Amino acid sequence: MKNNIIDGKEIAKNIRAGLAKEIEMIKEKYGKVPGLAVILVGHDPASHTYVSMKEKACKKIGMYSEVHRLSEDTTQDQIIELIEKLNKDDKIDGILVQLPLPKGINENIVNYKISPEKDVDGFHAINAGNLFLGEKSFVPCTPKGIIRLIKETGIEIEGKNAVVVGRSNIVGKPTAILLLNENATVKICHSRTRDLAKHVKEADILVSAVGKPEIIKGEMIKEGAVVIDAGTTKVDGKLVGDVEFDLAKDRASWITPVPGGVGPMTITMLLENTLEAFKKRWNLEP
Ligand SMILES: Nc1nc(=O)c2c([nH]1)NC[C@@H]1CN(c3ccc(C(=O)N[C@@H](CCC(=O)O)C(=O)O)cc3)C=[N+]21
Repeated sequence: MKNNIIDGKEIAKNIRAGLAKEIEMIKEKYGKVPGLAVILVGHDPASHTYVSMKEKACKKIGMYSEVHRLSEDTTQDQIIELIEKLNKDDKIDGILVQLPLPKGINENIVNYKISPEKDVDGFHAINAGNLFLGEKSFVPCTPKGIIRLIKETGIEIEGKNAVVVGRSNIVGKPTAILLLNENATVKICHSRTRDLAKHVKEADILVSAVGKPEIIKGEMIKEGAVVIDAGTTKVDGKLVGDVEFDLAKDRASWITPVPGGVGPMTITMLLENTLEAFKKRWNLEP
């Protein structure tokens, strides 16, 4: 059996070990550490799980973190008030508002209140715009992790046919831009795409970020393709991806599992972005 699985968990672990080392050195030298503030509104159980994972990950690498758990009936103005306080808080380098927010709250309006220098999710229009322009910006965590995983395989992105399935603002769209910035030939497929199979079959690099189990059939995978599965759907309490894994694995040169692929990289890139924000704020070397 060929071992062509991209072990996101292991890769993430190694990156986090490096971050921990760097934070320890910074602490020794400057007597301070990077800090992340997470705002969690409401009682969505998945969100609570993810936020706890982020909290634990911060602690493990020696990063300061605080979580603001707010009730479901919190108003948009109250969230904005908290953001404005955190913008001015010297302990805080990164601010993240966990999505989804309860109904009636406009996610963009809230995210635009985060100071772009502390926007470690990369959701602010300034950062999204800079990414679009190919300028330096905070890159959204999942797309950044996806590019890292592709690079880990050692295959070159330049000139390849990359197909991204899904066009969300947090995964599909920014991933497509990043692949374009890496000089891939990029195609974006979505719910209105006709003949998805035809497009997917062309992909040397396939990224799926839809959230529909097995929307990508094994037979659609081009022989030798790199397959990145960013889909996560809970089915009977189990996390499953977008790709028909067992069949796809035989055709792919490299493939990510779900769980243990893209997911662990998302949190790792959040930690990395927070460290980056800290270094920028205090003018330390990159
Ligand atoms: N402002 C904001 N930023 C986010 O980055 C953000 C968000 N809101 N809302 C929700 C999504 C989802 N997300 C994940 C993080 C880690 C895993 C992860 O580590 N998954 C593990 C398994 C986790 C499990 O077992 O449930 C894995 O795939 O191996 C998955 C998904 C971040 N998100």
